[in-house]
Amino acid sequence: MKQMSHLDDDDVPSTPGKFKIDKSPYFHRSTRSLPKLAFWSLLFLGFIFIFFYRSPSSPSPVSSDPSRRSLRTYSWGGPAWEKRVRSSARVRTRRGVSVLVTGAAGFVGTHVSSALKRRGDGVLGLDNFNDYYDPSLKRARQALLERSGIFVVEGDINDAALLRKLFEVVPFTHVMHLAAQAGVRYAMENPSSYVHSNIAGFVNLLEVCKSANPQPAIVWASSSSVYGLNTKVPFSEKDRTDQPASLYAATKKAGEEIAHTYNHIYGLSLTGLRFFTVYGPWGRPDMAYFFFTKDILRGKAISVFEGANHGTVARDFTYIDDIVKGCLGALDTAEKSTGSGGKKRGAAQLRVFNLGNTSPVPVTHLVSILERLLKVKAKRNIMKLPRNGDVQFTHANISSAQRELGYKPTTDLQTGLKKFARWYLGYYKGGKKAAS
Ligand SMILES: O=C(O)[C@H]1O[C@H](OP(=O)(O)OP(=O)(O)OC[C@H]2O[C@@H](n3ccc(=O)[nH]c3=O)[C@H](O)[C@@H]2O)[C@H](O)[C@@H](O)[C@H]1O
Repeated sequence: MKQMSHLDDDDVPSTPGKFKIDKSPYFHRSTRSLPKLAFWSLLFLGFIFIFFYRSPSSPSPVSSDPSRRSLRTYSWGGPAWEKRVRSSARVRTRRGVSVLVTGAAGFVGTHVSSALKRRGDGVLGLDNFNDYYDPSLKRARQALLERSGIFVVEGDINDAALLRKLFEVVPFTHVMHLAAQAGVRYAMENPSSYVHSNIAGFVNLLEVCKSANPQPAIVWASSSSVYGLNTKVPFSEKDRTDQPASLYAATKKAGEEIAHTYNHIYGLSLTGLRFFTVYGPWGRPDMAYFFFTKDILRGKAISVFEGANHGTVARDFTYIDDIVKGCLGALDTAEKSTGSGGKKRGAAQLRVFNLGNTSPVPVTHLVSILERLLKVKAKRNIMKLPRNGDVQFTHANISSAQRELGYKPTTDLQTGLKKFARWYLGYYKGGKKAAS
């Protein structure tokens, strides 16, 4: 097994000669101090052992700076590991594809991976299991995937050696890149985690993909947030995207520009999907519909935002099953990359699509639906929309995705939230085992 760690070698004492025996004060002490010396030496060695050789599968201490979460030690490699990778990525139908799914233990990643596996494609997951939200939910999703034969490799998209190894073991035809630092408001708390995952991590992945032979086609998660402060609705892919309201949005917009560069220079086939507030079972606890449910059930007040002059705050909430269909449509229509050996042989496909529901719903209405489904009245604190990255309104024009991907959302918010609430109550035992 190969141990991968980002810890600097500098942390290990490299000058053993500095402990010179002839100058040691212990050397001149009486032999009665020897057992004491032996005890403290053993204790010291014990600490060193625990620090450097602790099991990679046991979670490392939580860093106070979450942007440094990738400093965790991951374990990968070896014949048994490679066998699992190969078996998970094996295509089981004649026209199937082999897909590396990054962020596979995430909300969208889990659903997309399961759907690909169900139709016979080869799927290998990759996830760093960071603690941005409750990692036990990610572990539960991983268990679900493993039951259907999907191996989720534990590692970070910033780890080039790991990514290269994966492509060495499996010639993936496609990459579904969903690993990211999500959340609009959290970007003010931990800006560097967005740069680390959404920019550095994405570039690292593209560097490995550009050198892979054959190069895969890449479909990746952009965001509706790139429309930023735009007021013209519905949002169309042709609209400007140069006034982001959050650092999250700015990093997703940067991702779109980075995609353009790698397509232009190296011939990578790239499709960006602008997701619109995706919700559903196995969702993200940091999203409003999820923590509203938790707080309503606990009788805790929720903050419901409104715009200036009591303006409506609304989202084009999009149900996960519709998003999965859009992702599969994007993979199925993705053309091959055109480069090899890091050089382009011809123009490659470069696309971006809105994946929304095309029917914005006010957040106040979302709360009313939850109240009915949970049979509990919410304690609403109406608050002015804080200036922390949120935009007032989103609405997708999906004609392009409809035409080119066959994308057609079919789930309204009432129906989708009903499915979410049923899952939530089952997963958290009727809300008694509260989400953390
Ligand atoms: O489409 C996207 O690209 C993004 O979608 C999601 O962002 P948002 O649309 O902002 O979802 P979410 O936080 O659930 O807030 C929903 C609504 O509740 C309002 N809201 C929120 C919190 C609160 O306390 N009160 C409140 O009224 C709030 O003002 C908003 O109107 C993803 O998190 C993000 O990762 C990205 O993928």
